[in-house]
Amino acid sequence: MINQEQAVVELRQVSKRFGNYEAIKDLNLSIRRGEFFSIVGPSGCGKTTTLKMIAGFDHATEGAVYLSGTSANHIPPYKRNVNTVFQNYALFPHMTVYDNVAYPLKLRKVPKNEIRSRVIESLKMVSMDQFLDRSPNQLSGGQKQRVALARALISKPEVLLLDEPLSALDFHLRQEMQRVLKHLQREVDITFVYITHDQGEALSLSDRIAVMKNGVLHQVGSPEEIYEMPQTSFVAGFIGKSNLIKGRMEGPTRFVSDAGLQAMTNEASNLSGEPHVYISVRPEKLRISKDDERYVNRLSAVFVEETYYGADRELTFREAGGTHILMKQQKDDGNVKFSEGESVDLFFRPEDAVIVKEWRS
Ligand SMILES: Nc1ncnc2c1ncn2[C@@H]1O[C@H](COP(=O)(O)OP(=O)(O)OP(=O)(O)O)[C@@H](O)[C@H]1O
Repeated sequence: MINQEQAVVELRQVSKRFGNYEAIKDLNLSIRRGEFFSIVGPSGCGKTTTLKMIAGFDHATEGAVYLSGTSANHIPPYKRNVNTVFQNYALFPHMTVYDNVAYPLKLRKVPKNEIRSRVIESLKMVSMDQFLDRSPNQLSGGQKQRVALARALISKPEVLLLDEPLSALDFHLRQEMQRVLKHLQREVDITFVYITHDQGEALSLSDRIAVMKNGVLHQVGSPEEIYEMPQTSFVAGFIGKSNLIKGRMEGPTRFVSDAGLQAMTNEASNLSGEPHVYISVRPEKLRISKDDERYVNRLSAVFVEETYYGADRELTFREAGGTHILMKQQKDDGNVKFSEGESVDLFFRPEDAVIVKEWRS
């Protein structure tokens, strides 16, 4: 259960430099007890560095990491109530599944009987209690990751850090392990801080998501907030697909694009001083027919191509400013076919035109 009050992990004004290179810039994050929190962003944006500072394997150049309200800057990794699961499992190859999972408890000199019951309980949670005597090289990738999870959870940490734990798995196994992780997190009620560069994975697993680029935090919010109300052009383009049209605001809800498109938008009172903004319109929000009177915005474009994805198809158009516009059409929307170069009017509602800041970082 998520406790809204207490931050179990907090980063306050954290910067991290490697020589002259600033890998993390003034990062503020507050992770709530019991939540599934993901950090997502492209390669090199600082995800692993952030995780290492929470684990204590690396230190902030400026600012501080707090664990349950206490500054952790001088607490070594083994004294933090935090465990990490890595992408490459990091199981001991010469030990059985049982001994791998028992290892953290043996180190703490827990009585043998208790070790046995806790190892079996832990392996049951990940459906691996049938494999006690196997060695890691007799397991599949997904099974190894389950054992690594059981080992990380056996000492009941307050926070489990997961660094791209599923990235070595194929598509189907990855989906299965996503379900395992989500159920497991609810069952054990431990805060998960999950790193991924896969935005779809972050959307489907998380209670909240932090989106980073080049060491800068762009937005934190629930999956719905991040997808429906992206705050920067980067977030709009990185999380899901989006049509970004550049222009300026000429009033609180009136947008004019560089190519002259006029559109009514949602409210964006805090962006009135920006020299340029974008509107972000998701591909599934565009319509070809104007039957519904709420679709007051018209975007004239020419048809470029169609891509078939089974359950739906994606139509690509080009608007007057040269920007490619994607439209996602469900199978039941009617199979209107266009020919290349044909002029088409696309329609969207004001609430589907989300104003976002241009943010270069
Ligand atoms: N020990 C180091 N010395 C110098 N630069 C480093 C060091 N560790 C990380 N960096 C740099 O800091 C930046 C952030 O690295 P980090 O590993 O946190 O990124 P990431 O978001 O986890 O990337 P990926 O998804 O590729 O793992 C990168 O530009 C990286 O090259």
